[in-house]
Amino acid sequence: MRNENSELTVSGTTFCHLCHKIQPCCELRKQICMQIIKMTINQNSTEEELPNYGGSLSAPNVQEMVKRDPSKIPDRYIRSLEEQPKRTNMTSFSSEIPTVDLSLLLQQQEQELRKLDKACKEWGFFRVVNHGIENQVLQKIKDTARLFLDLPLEEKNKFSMPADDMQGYGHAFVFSEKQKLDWNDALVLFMFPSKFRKYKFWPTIPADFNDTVEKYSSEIRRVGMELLRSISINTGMASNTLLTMHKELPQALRLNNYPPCCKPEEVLGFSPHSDASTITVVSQDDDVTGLEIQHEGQWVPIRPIPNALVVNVGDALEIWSNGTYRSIEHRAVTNKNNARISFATFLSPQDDVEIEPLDTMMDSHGSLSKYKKVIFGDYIRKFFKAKLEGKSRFEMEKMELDSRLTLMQMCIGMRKGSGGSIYKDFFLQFLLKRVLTFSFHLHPSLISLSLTNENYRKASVHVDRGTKAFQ
Ligand SMILES: O=C(O)CCC(=O)C(=O)O
Ligand SMILES: [Fe+2]
Repeated sequence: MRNENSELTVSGTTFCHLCHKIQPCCELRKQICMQIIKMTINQNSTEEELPNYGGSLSAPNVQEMVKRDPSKIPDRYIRSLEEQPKRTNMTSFSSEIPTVDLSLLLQQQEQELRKLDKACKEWGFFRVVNHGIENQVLQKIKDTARLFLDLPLEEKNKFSMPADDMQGYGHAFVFSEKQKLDWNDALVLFMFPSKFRKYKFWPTIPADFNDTVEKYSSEIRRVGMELLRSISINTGMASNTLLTMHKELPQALRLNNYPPCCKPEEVLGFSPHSDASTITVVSQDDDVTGLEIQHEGQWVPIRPIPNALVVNVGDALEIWSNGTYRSIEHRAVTNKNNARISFATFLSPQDDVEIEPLDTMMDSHGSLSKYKKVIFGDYIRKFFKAKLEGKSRFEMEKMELDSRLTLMQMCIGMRKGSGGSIYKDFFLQFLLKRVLTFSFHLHPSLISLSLTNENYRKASVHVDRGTKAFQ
């Protein structure tokens, strides 16, 4: 329920909801607290320390548009026919999405670990139950978010996302006036490490917003860390190795609000994309379906199950697992009568972490890496600069490697055709060494020959045979 006096209630609380240190007793005191926070941020973290992933153009507030005229959908939201969410009958598939039991993973139960492994390989998405987060915590964040979203736009705009940042209330991924827009408004906050927080974007109404979001995010962090431990075991490493590789394990929260839409079949709530994170943990409204994932060439809706979390593999984990785990394209559709909210928590490696396929996840016959090494901070900056267009951005990352493999395959062909001329074999051996260990520069005309993934797999088989011939 919305509390019109929530701002005043702050004055009477026993701790400050802003800085958690001083007990504010009046509005003036609250302002002082805000000043203290600003000073603390300025003293403790220089601008360079706070990650900045660039900005986005502003876009209209969808909730406000619907409030003014629920029958109007501006052209910028109407998708082309290919993009429009077709009404498929894939709901039955939804129940097949794997469910893992966190309490069993905590005991490192073999069967549950296998279930998680299979889910990451075959679906890239799974539900998590018995996660130990009290229902009350999951409900409270939804109620608190609603109280904020129900405020007048001028109030919410006090926390609006500036043009050069991606934290705050607004829209990310908007880069052109012509681009089609998503039917959602979001609030993005960096949660951990806490030195990355920019409190100026944290709503002050309702008064307990900070506490609620902090409690929720800490609980989700615990669940995420447990999952990363299990994934670490499944990828052949000690349980803490993957977590340690993340360094401070940055965590961001994105609250998505999808207002109702009179023509849900013509718009998208969230364009198809994959997440850049290692894993994303989502909680959502219990009674409105909106999230859809790509599975076997179809969009499959993820029907909410009360209090279950939905987790997906992100790009960083796909790279680390050398493509064994899939960062699946997903999108959100809107609903004619109901608004929907979702909370996506992104757990990612720290910016300076170099990610590349883990030794333990290399092809068991050879040791070919399908992904080049990337510094996560560089990768995510590219991610935030790109319009959401499925996984095309991610494929670009793999292209250079594919091109190198093309060259390799050509040489293998050359070797076969020549009946094994010693010079060509020698050249191939040299080339294989270069390809596996150094970056390789191609003549530009060869790039057009880059292989598909299937061809790549074929190529790796050839390479195995080729290398054996030299041993
Ligand atoms: O609304 C949802 O369920 C999906 C949100 C999402 O994919 C995201 O925030 O990255
Ligand atoms: Fe996502």
